[in-house]
Amino acid sequence: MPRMGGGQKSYSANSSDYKLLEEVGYGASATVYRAIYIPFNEVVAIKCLDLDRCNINLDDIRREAQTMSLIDHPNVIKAYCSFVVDHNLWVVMPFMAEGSCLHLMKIHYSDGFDEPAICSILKETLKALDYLHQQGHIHRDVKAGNILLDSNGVIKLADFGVSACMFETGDRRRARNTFVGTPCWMAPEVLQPESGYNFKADIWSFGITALELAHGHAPFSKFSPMKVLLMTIQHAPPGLDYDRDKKFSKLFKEMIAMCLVKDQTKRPTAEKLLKHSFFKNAKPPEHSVKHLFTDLPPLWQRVKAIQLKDAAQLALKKMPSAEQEALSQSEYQRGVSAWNFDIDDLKAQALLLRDDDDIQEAKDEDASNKTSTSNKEKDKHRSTWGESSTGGGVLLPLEGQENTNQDEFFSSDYLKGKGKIPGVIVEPSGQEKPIFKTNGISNDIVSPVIEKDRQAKIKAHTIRSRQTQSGPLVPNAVLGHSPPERGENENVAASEKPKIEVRKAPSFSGPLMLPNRASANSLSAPIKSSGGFRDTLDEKSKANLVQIKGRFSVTSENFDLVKDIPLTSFPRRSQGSPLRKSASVGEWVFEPKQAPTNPPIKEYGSTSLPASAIMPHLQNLLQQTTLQQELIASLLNSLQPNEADATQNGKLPPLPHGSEMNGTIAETSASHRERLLLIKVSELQARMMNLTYELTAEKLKYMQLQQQLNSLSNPEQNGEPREECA
Ligand SMILES: Nc1ncnc2c1ncn2[C@@H]1O[C@H](COP(=O)(O)OP(=O)(O)OP(=O)(O)O)[C@@H](O)[C@H]1O
Repeated sequence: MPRMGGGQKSYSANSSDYKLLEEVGYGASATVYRAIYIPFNEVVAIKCLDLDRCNINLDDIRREAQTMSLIDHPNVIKAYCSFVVDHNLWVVMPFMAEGSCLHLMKIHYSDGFDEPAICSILKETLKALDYLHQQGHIHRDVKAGNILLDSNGVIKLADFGVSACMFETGDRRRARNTFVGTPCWMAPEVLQPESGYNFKADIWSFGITALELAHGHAPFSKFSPMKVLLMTIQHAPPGLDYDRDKKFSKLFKEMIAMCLVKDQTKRPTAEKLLKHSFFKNAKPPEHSVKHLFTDLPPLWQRVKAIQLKDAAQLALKKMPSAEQEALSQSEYQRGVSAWNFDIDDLKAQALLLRDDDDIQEAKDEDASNKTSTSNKEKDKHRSTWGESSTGGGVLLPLEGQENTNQDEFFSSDYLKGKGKIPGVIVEPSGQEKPIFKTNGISNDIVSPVIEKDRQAKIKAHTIRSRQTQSGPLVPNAVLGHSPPERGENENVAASEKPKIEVRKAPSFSGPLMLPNRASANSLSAPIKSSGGFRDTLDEKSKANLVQIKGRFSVTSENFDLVKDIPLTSFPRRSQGSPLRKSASVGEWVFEPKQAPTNPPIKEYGSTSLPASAIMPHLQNLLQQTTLQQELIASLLNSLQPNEADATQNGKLPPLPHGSEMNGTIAETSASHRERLLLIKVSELQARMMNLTYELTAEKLKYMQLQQQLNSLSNPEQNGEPREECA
């Protein structure tokens, strides 16, 4: 059955009436083609959604098609009609010859547009938002990729894949509890299901879009979606920097700051924002925007170029990174395209980001989740709507057009929640089946299949979280450029903070990049980059662990130096104390082992330096060794007198007079003294062992040096061939 399109035209639902031409766009859930509608010989755009591949249900699609067919505003894309062809949904709409702002930025304006162009684009977008909000819709996916341009400069807001009606239960503009959107553009309240959100979420996304158009990318866009979620909640809102973004006007900066306020109640409405002075001087888009694409090739060629560029970039990357990207993309698709956005699940995933080892595992899990969801959705589509029976496709029963008309839709019945509402599938039994998972406390309605799937995922994440240690997700340093939180914006829900702190503790998540200082000051094994507590002390050092005090850890290895350390690895400055000042922190650290910093002695032999240069050095070493030998000998000699002195100097308790004591006291005192003496003896023994070791090491060195000296002064004895005279 034909549909009424723009004006009085009607468009058929027969796919053979359309001739698909080039691909002009692709998103998370769809591919868009330029096409000819043969009966009128008119160029149109057809958005093809692969129902099998996409993690979306038919009700979502019905919602988008319904919204698109009901709307009537010059700045909002309208659907002429939509129908199912095989396993695809086709949505026919006007063709916007210059594509999206995102495409333009990708192909030619990687640093963003000029301010006059941005001003016009934003003003037109804001008009669209104002209209949608007035009509009771929240767009929920405002971004540069959804702002389309025509060659005459007309600007339209597109993609109602995630849009929602605010009248669902009759409360006009009531706060919603679903979690939908695109991470970088998502308002903080959308990420906190307990708070609910309303049309002001679009104003936040609008502010992010303004930044996107100004810089060529959205803030935080280089981070994984999961990280972006947490950054949006935990950090100050992004904005234009007053110094760095000098090329932009103060008014523009102010307007963005008004949108990006964390407290949704303090954000202006679209209507109010339109009155902001920034938009007062906006030029008509046909004057300020057309120059952006005058010299560019046709849209489809640009899209091809972007695809090739993306593919080349991906191929250039190392495989693990490419895998990461694929994973990130699939996470993004899962997160954005799915209506059931589970914040706990996402946070759990974010916590696991992202040890390389986990990537394949997570990818597999993701793939299997997607497959099962896709199959479930497929079944759902079939059971609810039936298969396409004709080659020409089946017309979707658009509620707005068949079950009710627009007036009816916005009539008091809908406002009171009595009418059929988007988000509800009417079962054959006549029962209304909710299709959204609402995360609100009072109205949690979760499909058992989804809930089971979610539980399984959480379980899997819990298991993985025990195996994985990751660092803090959002190192402060990353956001060092962020302006300080504006006072009025400091409204992260109090309940959020404890949650975040609690998360850190059980995961042992230390900084991903531990400060060098930590590893320099520790006696433990080198700290790996992914290291948390477990990695800091490897199994060997843990086994030897005696004590940890602050930054000092003493391992039993300290006491086994003589046994364990090969002589060649003994430090040259062994005569010094093993305690040294740490350069990085100015505190003393104990350094039992030290890698030799000088080349081994063998290397001196192979050097081409003349003997005269080496001789003084060797002689000096020899002298040092002799001195050390003498020193050690005198220390050894002094050990016995020291012990005697210790008793006399009162370091040990004096022996009590036997006549003054009864037997028990004398016994206790004697054993106490005995213990102290034993301690003293073992201390002296340890010192002696160390000194003996040093002596041995020095002797060896001395011998090697002597050998070296001999070979240098008398090469013949070393068996080196004598040079024959000619
Ligand atoms: N009517 C149109 N005319 C020309 N190009 C279009 C049209 N509609 C969409 N496109 C292009 O196709 C791209 C993808 O379209 P759309 O955003 O609807 O897909 P999607 O899968 O819903 O994307 P996402 O969910 O990632 O936002 C757009 O970014 C735009 O470049």
